Amino acid sequence: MAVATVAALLAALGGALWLAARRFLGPSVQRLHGSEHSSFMHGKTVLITGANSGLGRATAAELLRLGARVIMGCRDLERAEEAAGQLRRELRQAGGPEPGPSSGGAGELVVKHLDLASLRSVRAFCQEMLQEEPQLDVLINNAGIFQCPYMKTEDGFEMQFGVNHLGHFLLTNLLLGLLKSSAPSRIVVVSSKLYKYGDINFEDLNSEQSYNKSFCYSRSKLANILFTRELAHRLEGTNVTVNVLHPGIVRTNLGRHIHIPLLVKPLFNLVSWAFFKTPLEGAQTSIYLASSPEVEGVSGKYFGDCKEEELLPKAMDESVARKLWDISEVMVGILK
Ligand SMILES: NC(=O)C1=CN([C@@H]2O[C@H](COP(=O)(O)OP(=O)(O)OC[C@H]3O[C@@H](n4cnc5c(N)ncnc54)[C@H](OP(=O)(O)O)[C@@H]3O)[C@@H](O)[C@H]2O)C=CC1
Ligand SMILES: CC1=C(/C=C/C(C)=C/C=C/C(C)=C/C=O)C(C)(C)CCC1
Repeated sequence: MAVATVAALLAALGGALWLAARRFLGPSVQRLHGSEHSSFMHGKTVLITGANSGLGRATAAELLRLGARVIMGCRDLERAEEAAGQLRRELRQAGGPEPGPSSGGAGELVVKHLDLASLRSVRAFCQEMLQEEPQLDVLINNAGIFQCPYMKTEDGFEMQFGVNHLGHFLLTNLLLGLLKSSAPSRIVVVSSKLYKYGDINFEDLNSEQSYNKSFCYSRSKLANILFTRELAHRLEGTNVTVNVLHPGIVRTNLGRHIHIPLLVKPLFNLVSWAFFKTPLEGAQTSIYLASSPEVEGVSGKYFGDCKEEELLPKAMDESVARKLWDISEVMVGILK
């Protein structure tokens, strides 16, 4: 008995040490562009949706470090300004590019209001973008909502489909002219491996007949991929590329709607701390697709860990992609 107890204690201690070593000594993020600071993205304007938290925030921090001018499209201006203040402080402390009249926008961070659960807000945001921004080099469709209770957007769409797919669908379409006139330019779409469990059930896109929060998240992430592939076809010859990625499992605020009993929360926190990617690790593929010369001209592809990956046939079905595009145009009211 005593031997078994000691063995169990040693195993627990070994496990804890292994986890700590993995976190603290393991390969931290290999910065894609080598040096601590670089002017790699100097002169480029990047728009990131949901940039106040998680992957979007980490993507913004890194692209700023590389010299980009970053526009944060966020639904809550208070949270966004707070994140922007922190990002500016971090950049200054790290000796990054100092924005100013002669910096050409390098290291400049701009906050704009964008609620993807409101078509009115998306339209107002795009109108402001078109009035104020002469150029847009990279659009990163990053914002997302995960497994929320049944809710509808302002326009009556199921929330996850409405925010993750339809809001970004309208946003991208309204900004396409600016992206084309700024070419070569890029669109990066953040999806998820969980697309595998979704289907585009055209007969109930608003989930009025039945609602399953996991299925609806997966459906919205499958829609992200089908959208990317259809858009890539439509953008052939324009020098505007569009690619989609999955970031892995990342420790962010995405799980906010998952109910965990208070007593077991510390355990979940420990597990996520040990096994999930950090936001900076998870953001690497977004940063790669937004900035790397390796993917210049590459379009319509699916990436994970900065490498192209294969898709299931359902994510490559061209007729479903076209039908989803047509229906999305009607739903957001841009049918010509
Ligand atoms: N974390 C993970 O393991 C994975 C994440 N992903 C994807 O990564 C992306 C980023 O998520 P992540 O960083 O993890 O999660 P976070 O919850 O940390 O960030 C999501 C961001 O989206 C914003 N957002 C939510 N709803 C809206 C809306 N209606 N209008 C505008 N912005 C909105 C949030 O704003 P606010 O802070 O105001 O709520 C927040 O800024 C998502 O698309 C997600 O599906 C994919 C696979 C795995
Ligand atoms: C970090 C964390 C949580 C988990 C979040 C999860 C599990 C998010 C998973 C997101 C995925 C896999 C999205 C894929 O697209 C808890 C348990 C809520 C609370 C403790 C902190």
